[in-house]
Amino acid sequence: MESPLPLHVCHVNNLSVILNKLHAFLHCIAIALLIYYRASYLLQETRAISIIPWLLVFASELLLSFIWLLGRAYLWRPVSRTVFPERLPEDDKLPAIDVFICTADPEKEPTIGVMNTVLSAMALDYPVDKLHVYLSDDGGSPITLRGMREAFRFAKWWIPFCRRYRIKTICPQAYFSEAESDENFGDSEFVTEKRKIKEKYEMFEEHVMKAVEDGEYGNSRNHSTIIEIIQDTSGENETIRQADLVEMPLLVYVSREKSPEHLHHFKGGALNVLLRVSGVISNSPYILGLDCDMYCNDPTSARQAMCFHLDPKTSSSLAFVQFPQKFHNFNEHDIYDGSLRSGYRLQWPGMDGLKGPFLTGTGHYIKRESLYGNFKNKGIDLAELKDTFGESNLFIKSLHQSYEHKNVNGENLSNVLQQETEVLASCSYEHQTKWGEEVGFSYQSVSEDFFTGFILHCKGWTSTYFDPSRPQFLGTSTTNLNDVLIQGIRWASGLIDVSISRFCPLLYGPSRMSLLLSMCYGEMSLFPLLYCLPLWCLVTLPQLCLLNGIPLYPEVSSPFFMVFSFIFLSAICKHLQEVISTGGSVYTWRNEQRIWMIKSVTSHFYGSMDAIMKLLGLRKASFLPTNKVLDNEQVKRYEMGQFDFQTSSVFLVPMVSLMILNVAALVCGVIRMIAVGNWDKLFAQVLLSLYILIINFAIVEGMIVRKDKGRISPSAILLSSVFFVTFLFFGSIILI
Ligand SMILES: O=c1ccn([C@@H]2O[C@H](COP(=O)(O)OP(=O)(O)O[C@H]3O[C@H](CO)[C@@H](O)[C@H](O)[C@H]3O)[C@@H](O)[C@H]2O)c(=O)[nH]1
Ligand SMILES: [Mn+2]
Repeated sequence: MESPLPLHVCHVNNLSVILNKLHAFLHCIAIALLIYYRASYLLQETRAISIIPWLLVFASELLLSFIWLLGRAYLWRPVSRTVFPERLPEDDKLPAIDVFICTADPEKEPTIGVMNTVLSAMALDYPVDKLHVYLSDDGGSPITLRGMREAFRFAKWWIPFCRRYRIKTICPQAYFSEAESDENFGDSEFVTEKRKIKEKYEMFEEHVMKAVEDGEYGNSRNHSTIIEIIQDTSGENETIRQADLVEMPLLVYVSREKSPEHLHHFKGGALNVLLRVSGVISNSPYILGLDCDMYCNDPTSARQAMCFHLDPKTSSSLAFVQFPQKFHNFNEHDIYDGSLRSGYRLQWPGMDGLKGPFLTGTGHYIKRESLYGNFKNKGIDLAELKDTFGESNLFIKSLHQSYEHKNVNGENLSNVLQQETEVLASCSYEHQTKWGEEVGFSYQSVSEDFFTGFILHCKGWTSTYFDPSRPQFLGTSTTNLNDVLIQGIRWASGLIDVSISRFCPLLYGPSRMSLLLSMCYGEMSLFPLLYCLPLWCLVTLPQLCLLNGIPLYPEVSSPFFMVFSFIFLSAICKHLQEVISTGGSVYTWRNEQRIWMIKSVTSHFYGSMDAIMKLLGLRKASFLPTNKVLDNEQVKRYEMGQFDFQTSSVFLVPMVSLMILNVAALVCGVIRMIAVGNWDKLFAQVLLSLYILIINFAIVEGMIVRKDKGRISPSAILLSSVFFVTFLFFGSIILI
């Protein structure tokens, strides 16, 4: 029998594979020479200079080389993919999908935005009876519940409109703010209907605003469970056409019980409640995970994902299909690297060529079964199942995919089901079960997505990355320094949580997955720490030594100077080549270098410390949701590509003190070179300071030139100067 046409194909980019390997080979040789130079110096019997800064710089070089080496795994076999959704089986043979959307705070996550995400998910191009949308509200806010009811009412207009006219931008807010580009635009019936839907949308927006004004935010730390299947109780049945009285996807509001005495495990906890509650209601075999600000920007993602999930060759081991996280609100300057370019253009495609990319908390279609651990291998002993999954018989029944929800009568949950879902969403349900450990999303790390994906790969599951040209999902990116750095702390802390636990990917991974894949996981989990330590050394010690006239690098006439220069230039050029080949410019490259340095000395440093303190029991885990409300003045500065330094001194002082130190070192170094004449010994250090200053010129500008609100405040500069002097004084005594 002829085999059916494939649902997807995979392309390997051979040219870039060859280039990457060649570059890695040359760079490795240079690193080996560097190590030889440093080691042979250490073995010399007479050394002219203080050994401590020298050793620290050498250690930094080793750490940087190590993390660089781990990162080569991403470049081993990058791939891209094409799908053929038209070859999918008929609609009635498609599997059902549950959409999970999480929200936590109606103040930071505006309700109208969350509801737009809900509406966009409801409008996905998928059979309505196979689409179920769940919203988890960790804020426990009546405003959100009211917003859901309003959204449902508007969806009755929106969904038929999107389906009839094959609207691509299925998020109403985005659709109505787009320039007119509809293919149907010439059609006068369409124009009338669009106008009408727009009016309805404006009314919906007004109602939501009113709900926000009148309503209470609710108490996110202490409230009982509310689970409601949303339906239109207004009795309003007016539609444009009779034929539009269509079926609607199921829409469910879930606010799990919270109490201050219980741990809630943030987003991971919310997702596990959704897994259980949806398990007894719709129990779809696939789940689309979305953050509340990440709307569906195109109706086709579900079918695209099914091209992988339904492929008989790969389906049995495939846990999730990951789409990139893209954002609607960063501009061409992208000064904070909000687009996460290197992640979604290099790392994810790179891992896709191995056994699949990391799990990102949003924009993935995941197989429900993969989150239930290996219960199938454990047999069907009820007591054992209850130890793992908790007491609910109904939920245990739902583990078997044949389970169907017979308990939803019409649009209401039956009493039995209502009670059961409340038990499943209660604070105490997970006590003495394996939720958060062996089953569901993991609680080990605040980057629950990264760790859950890692464990799935350890268990032999695979994943796929798909990055179609039209973004399938669009979120709100952080567009001011303060939000960027706070988010950076959480990510760093979550990643370091993993690397300093017994699950450290470099130790736990290799026996469970390929070495290359463990290297990727190792790189990702360690990079905040392995960059922040060497960066802190390299932006302080060579400068301190320069101020004291002590050389740390080979003199210009030495052949080893070439080795150092080669490594420096090779790293920079490789980065530049990657940026250009993924559509960026020299500015993108500069911005990425700059934000990498800034984050390394601030958020990645604090995040790493936070993780270490959590491990020692000195701090509790926390998850500060990022702010999705945009401040007009800040947006303006962002649009102009200007840094916004309105942030805490905790972030400003390290950045500013380092700038002062580097300016001082540069000036003093140049004077010393001219006056003393030993220029070739200190040349490398002078160049290093110069490079740091050029890349971070925006900080110097913020200190001296700018007068607007986004500049660096004089008090932060004063505090930094005190820091600088203290460092210089004690540093010179201790280290030199
Ligand atoms: O206690 C909480 C905290 C957060 N969230 C939700 O989690 C999502 C992500 O939070 P956000 O503040 O937007 O964090 P980001 O840093 O933007 O999120 C990235 O990083 C997270 C891990 O730190 C992942 O879970 C996300 O998917 C990924 O987009 C949002 O929808 C929140 O509403 C909850 O449901 N409960
Ligand atoms: Mn977010």
